[in-house]
Amino acid sequence: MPADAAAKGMKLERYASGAGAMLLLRRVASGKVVSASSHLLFRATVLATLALVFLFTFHYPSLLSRSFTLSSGAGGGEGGAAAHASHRSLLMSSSASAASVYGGAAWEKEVRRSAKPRKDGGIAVLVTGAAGFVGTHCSLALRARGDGVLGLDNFNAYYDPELKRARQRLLAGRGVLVLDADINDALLLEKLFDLVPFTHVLHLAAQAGVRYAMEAPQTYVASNVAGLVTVLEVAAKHADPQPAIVWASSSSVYGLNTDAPFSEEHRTDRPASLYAATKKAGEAIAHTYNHIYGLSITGLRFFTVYGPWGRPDMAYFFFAKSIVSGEPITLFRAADGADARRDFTYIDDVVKGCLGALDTSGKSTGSSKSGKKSGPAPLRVYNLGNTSPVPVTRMVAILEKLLGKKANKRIVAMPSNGDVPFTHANVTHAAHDFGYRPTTSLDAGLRHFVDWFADYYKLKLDVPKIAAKVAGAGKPSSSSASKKKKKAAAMSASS
Ligand SMILES: O=C(O)[C@H]1O[C@H](OP(=O)(O)OP(=O)(O)OC[C@H]2O[C@@H](n3ccc(=O)[nH]c3=O)[C@H](O)[C@@H]2O)[C@H](O)[C@@H](O)[C@@H]1O
Repeated sequence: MPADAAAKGMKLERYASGAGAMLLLRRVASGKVVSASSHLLFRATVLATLALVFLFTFHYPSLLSRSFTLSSGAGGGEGGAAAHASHRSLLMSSSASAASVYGGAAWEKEVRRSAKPRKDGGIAVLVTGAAGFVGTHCSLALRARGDGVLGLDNFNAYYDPELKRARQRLLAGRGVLVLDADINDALLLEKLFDLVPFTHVLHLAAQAGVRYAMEAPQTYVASNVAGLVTVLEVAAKHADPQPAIVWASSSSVYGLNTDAPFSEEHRTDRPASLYAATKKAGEAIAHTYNHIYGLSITGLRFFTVYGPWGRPDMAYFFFAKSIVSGEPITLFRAADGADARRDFTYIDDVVKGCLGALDTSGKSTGSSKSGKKSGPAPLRVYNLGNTSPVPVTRMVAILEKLLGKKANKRIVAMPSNGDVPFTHANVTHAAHDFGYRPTTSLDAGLRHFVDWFADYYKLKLDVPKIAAKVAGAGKPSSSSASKKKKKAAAMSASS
């Protein structure tokens, strides 16, 4: 054996296993006892293989449970187990499914209890992204009117997960269970549909944020494209009966459209950000699942939704934080020199729109058993905006008054990072089909936000006094101020 080959062999075998291998190594290097070494090598290989099998079994029970579920063919479907496997998300194939973590009679009872409507004719809704901003408010509103709600959320760290946990606790207090689970976990979704005949899915889980898409593009594809497909696959091919789907699209799909106000008939083929492109892709995907499988699908284009329990990644929220802490804020000015403007939409108005869309969604017409649809199912898309764009500088001025502090502003040209100069919703279709009528001005909505913000972060602001000043209601007495504060808090918790 040439010297360097022998050295390589020694090096490789040194990795095989501890002291025994060292002995073997010496023998191999000397080249004297070849047959003994192959004997030992064989034994070492068998031992190593057994150890690997043991480790695999121990660490990946979900893969074993996966093959059990596949061969049991739960939920049927025309093509049997193989076809069934094909719609499972590849994204979850290498990590544990929450289905292998959750389970047992007590857990199933909890799931059923949360999802059970409390009134005759109530609906049973699976809310994805339930610990998110819109998800929390919609879940509370559904529960308040007696519908059954089961929530899912993966509690990712895109923004403060503790805020999501606080929302989860708020929901738990109202009898809504929110499971820690990912929408790409098809096994868990299937299990949930086996337990509960959900009438509706309110699919709000998504990777949000327009500008962050330049930093983490793949997360947008994983949540907004692959995640949507996973939800629709399970709804179309596993759920029996198929639910109706209402899901969160975005005003950002209008992209470089300059016709205003934005109408559902306008072009949406020029997205300005990857975020917008994934939402636009979602609308195309919705068309496919409606066309082939007869799923009833409604997409809602939300316009810069804000309010109590909001998203800390949004400008109104982090501007408020910066104003309080004295940090500078950066305001974007559009290319034509005008301030950026947004059709800021208050959460309670959006919740009414979501519930209206659920109530008028119509039924899916397909069958996961036969794989056939009995006829065309509804496919709808609606703007949910406020219909009155406000310059971001005005939003900051309102915050300054409410917080009793001036912002340290820096005004710069809008960077080319996916932002658009303005948004403006035409809501005629939502108004016609389910009576959507936004009623909250930005002043009133931000007042509710700041009330919650001060309360949540335990800030010592004289919020009711400042809020009343902004609303032009005069100086309230301390007792009426505290009544007002309580009313605002109750409103934010029940909307
Ligand atoms: O309506 C929508 O479709 C979208 O609304 C928001 O996106 P955006 O309107 O960009 O909301 P913010 O990020 O809160 O920005 C609001 C305004 O503040 C401006 N801004 C933002 C950040 C900043 O540092 N400075 C600044 O002036 C933006 O240009 C924009 O005009 C949400 O973040 C998206 O998830 C949602 O889909």
